[in-house]
Amino acid sequence: MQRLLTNPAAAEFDAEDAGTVMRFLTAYLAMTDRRALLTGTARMQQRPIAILVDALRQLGASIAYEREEGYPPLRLQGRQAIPEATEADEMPELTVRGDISSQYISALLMVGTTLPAGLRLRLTGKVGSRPYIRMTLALMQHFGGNCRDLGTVVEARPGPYQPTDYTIESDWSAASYWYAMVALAPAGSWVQLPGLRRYSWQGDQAIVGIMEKLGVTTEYLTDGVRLMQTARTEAFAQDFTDCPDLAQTVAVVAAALQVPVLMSGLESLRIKETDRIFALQTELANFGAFLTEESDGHFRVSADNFQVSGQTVATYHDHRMAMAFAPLALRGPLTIEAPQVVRKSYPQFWAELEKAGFDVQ
Ligand SMILES: C=C(OP(=O)(O)O)C(=O)O
Repeated sequence: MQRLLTNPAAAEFDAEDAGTVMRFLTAYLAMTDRRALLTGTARMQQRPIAILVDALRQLGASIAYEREEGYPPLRLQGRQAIPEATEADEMPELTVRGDISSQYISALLMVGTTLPAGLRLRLTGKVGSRPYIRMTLALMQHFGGNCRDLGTVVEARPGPYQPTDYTIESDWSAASYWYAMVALAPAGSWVQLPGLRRYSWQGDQAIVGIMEKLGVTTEYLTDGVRLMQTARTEAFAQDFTDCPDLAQTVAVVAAALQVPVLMSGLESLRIKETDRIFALQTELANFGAFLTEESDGHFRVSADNFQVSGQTVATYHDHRMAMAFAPLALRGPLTIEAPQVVRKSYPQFWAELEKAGFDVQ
């Protein structure tokens, strides 16, 4: 994102494998008069974007699909000039599906403040990743944006953003892999992670409650957290609608500890970096574990005889596959294919593992 935003003359924008970048940049560029081609990796070209494009078109953006209808690459042809708002102008209202990706909603909200009369979104369906919408609104407000969360309706009112200081929180999604390590480590192990906040805007802080059931307790420190082992639950059900990026971490730990977990809210996993359900099912099977769909949308993790004995884990161009399976090295040697995938969200991951005492070759 930083690379693309700091290249104002560019006519082609390659978001690589970052869906967030693709969606946010589409909305951002669509609201300018720029002509640009937005593209990404082969997988990015399979990740849907029609909901966002349709909404932006209704706001006056001219966007064409370069290849397949509904998917990147996108050709942006500039936006029709919009007249200044008058007192009588009503806030435009768009109906947007909330059950595919919260990134479309965040993207629209952030540009909504730049529209003459703002923007109201009416969200339909089972809204997923709701904490990301809340985080977007909170950050917009932090930077002077005027916006409101009314549940199924979210609003961005017109007005400029203001530069202001902001300290970026440490990443609870990345922390989830350290929770996994504490869960799988020998008795008495603990880990301290700086920078994580008790009052966080991130939905993936849900890892605290989930891992409590898998034997990891969290102590909040002045700066960060200490993770320690505790007794674990025998079996539980967990809905990942608000925190889909934690699903892989939890599935792997539950399988390794042989704690049966019934997982739901996984609908969005099929359109992430890879089809994460398929990837998990395939790779867990090599360890004697299963992710089985019991009823519509409910998957049970189970394992009879979980063994780590030199398996090779394919990562499917997905950083979270690599990082979710890596903690299994605490139970035996294993090979992670294409380890450089971690560069997407946690480039120092392997170096940090070495620092913690793992033998990484
Ligand atoms: C947000 C993520 O990916 P993307 O931006 O590609 O959807 C992620 O995996 O955490």
